[in-house]
Amino acid sequence: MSTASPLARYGWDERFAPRTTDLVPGRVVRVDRSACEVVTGDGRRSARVRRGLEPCTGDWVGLAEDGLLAEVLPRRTALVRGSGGAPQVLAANVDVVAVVVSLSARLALGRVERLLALAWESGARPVVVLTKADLSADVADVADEVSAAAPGAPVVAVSATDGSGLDPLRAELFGGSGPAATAVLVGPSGAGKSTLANALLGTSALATGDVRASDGKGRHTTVRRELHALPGGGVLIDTPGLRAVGLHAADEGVRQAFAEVEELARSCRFADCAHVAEPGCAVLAAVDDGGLERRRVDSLHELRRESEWLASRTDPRLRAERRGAERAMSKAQRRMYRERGGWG
Ligand SMILES: Nc1nc2c(ncn2[C@@H]2O[C@H](COP(=O)(O)OP(=O)(O)OP(=O)(O)O)[C@@H](O)[C@H]2O)c(=O)[nH]1
Ligand SMILES: [Zn+2]
Repeated sequence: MSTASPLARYGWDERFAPRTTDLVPGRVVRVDRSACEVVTGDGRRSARVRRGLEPCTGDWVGLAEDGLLAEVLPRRTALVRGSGGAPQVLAANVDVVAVVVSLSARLALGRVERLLALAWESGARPVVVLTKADLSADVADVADEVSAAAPGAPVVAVSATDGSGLDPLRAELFGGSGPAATAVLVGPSGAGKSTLANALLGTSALATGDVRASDGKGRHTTVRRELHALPGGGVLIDTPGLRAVGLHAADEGVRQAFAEVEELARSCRFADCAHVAEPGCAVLAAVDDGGLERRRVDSLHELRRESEWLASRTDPRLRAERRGAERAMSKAQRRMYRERGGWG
C-alpha cells in the first residue's frame, strides 16, 4: 500500500504496515467496551479484539479478514495517565498534545503544568490552547502567565464562537509534522474541547455524527473520544474531561516541563541538589532575586515526588513505548520529510 492510500488522510505510512502478512492495516478511531471502531482503506468497521491486546484510540492495527483485530503496531508515542491503579493510555501515535485551558475559568497553573509534564512524557510536542478568548478582557496577560509556566510550548488563544485564532492554531497543530499529523485535546471538563473539535472539523463532524432518521440507530452524535480526519488535513482526537490526572513515571516529562529550572539547576553547587535548603543552590538563589517564581519550584517538587513514587511501580513495557528508539526514529524521519519535502 502506498501513501496515496485513503489511510494516508489518517496519518498512515509504511512503518505502520502490519507485521503479519494477510492483515489489513487500520487505525483505531474509537474503543468501546467489547469492540473497536477501526478505519481501513475501505472505510470504517467494527472489530473484535484478539485476547490479550489492549488497543486504544490512535493505535495502528492489523485486521484479519473476519474483522478480528489481530495486531497492534508498536506505538510511536503514547499519552499515559497514572490513576490509582493501572496506568491508562489515553491516545497513541499522537504528534501534538494540546492542553486546553479556558480563559473564562480561574487559571489553574498547577493543572497546566501537570498536563504539560504528561504531554512531554508522551513523546509528542505540547501546545497550550487558551479557549473562549471572546469571554476574556486580558487574553495577553493570561497568555504571558501561562507561557511562563510552559517553557518550550507555544501558547495560542482561540475563540470557537468568533473563529479567532483558529488558523494559527491549525498551523501549530498540523503544520510541520508530516503529511497528516495527529493532535489530541486534553483538559478539564468544560474547557471547550468538544466545541473546539467541532470548530476544527467544520461541517464534516455533523455529517459523520448524523443519526440515521430511518432506523434511529446510526452513529454516536458526538465526537467524544473519537479520532477524526480533518477536511483540511490533520487528525484530531478529543478526550473526555479529565478530573484526576496522575503522573505515571513521568520524570523525563517533568524535567522538560520545568526546563528553565533544570537549566538553573546546572549551576547548583551539588549535582544532586534538591533545591530545598542546600547551600549554593542556584534555583533558590533565583527565587530570592526574583528571577524565578517560588510557585514553579513548589510545583516541580510536587510533580517530581508523585512521578518518582509511581516510577517505583512502573510497567516497563509502557516505559519503552514512550521512550523507545521509535521516538528518535520518528524524529529523524520527520526531519528527512522536511528536507525532502515529501515522503519519498
Ligand atoms: N463564549 C464561548 N463559549 C465557549 C467557547 N468554547 C466553548 N464554549 C462553551 O463552553 C462550554 C463547555 O464547552 P465544551 O466544548 O463542552 O467543553 P469540554 O472541554 O468538551 O467539556 P467536557 O465534554 O466535559 O470534557 C459550552 O457551553 C460551550 O458552548 C468559546 O470559544 N466561546
Ligand atoms: Zn539547587
